[in-house]
Amino acid sequence: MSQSFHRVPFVLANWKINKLQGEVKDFIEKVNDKVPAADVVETGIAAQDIFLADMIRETAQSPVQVVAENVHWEDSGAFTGETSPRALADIGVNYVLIGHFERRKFFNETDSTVNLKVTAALRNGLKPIIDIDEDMSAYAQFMDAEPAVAQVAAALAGVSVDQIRNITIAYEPTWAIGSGEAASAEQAQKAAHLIRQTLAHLYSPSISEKVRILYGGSVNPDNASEIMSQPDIDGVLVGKAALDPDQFLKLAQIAKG
Ligand SMILES: O=C[C@H](O)COP(=O)(O)O
Repeated sequence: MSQSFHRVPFVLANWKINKLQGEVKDFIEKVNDKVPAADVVETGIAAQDIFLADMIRETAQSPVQVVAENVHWEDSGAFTGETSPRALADIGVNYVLIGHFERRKFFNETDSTVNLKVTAALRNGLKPIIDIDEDMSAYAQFMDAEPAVAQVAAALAGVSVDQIRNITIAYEPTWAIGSGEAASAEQAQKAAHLIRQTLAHLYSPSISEKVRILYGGSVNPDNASEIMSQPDIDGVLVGKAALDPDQFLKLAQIAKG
């Protein structure tokens, strides 16, 4: 992680649809007092919508951020089954994951809907964590960089210089998600560097240095240290390993350095 620009590292759990109410409560009780201060390492948990309001209450005295896994692009209206960005902000959610690979694969999300969601989140004061995936893995394996650049640019269309500071990008190679095989630190750095170069091109080099870039895909306490020590990687987005509170706390400690 770069020391020059003070990007606070971010350790973000993504529970997907894996926990029940009692398990959520137990996990939060275990980690609440043990995570680092937010100005040292930011920690967050992305969870199903039905748990978010309780989690906000249960983490009120803790630095742990409660994160939504998805959001709709309209603030209100007739969109049965969707979650309004306005409602998320109203209950105290700060961050929202947008464009996760599983959303794109199973729920037909496209670069265009990802962009609509990013702008809706920003409009409501939410901070998007944008997933960039498939094409980046191609680049990490030394193929064509153009699709990756296009995916980043599409997600950020219409996002202003002032708004970009509220964006986090998460690079997740599809083959690494849930496979037990993480990208090498070198591959992850190469992709993160490409994302930062793209941000420099879209905005400016100095702005690109202020945006956090996470790596996700089979991260665990054994591989996190090398991945997080890469100059363009500012944290991790963790599925399976972060279902366990001890592993989550270990990852937060690793990020602290
Ligand atoms: O959002 C998290 C990613 O999908 C990574 O999941 P994983 O750590 O289980 O590979």
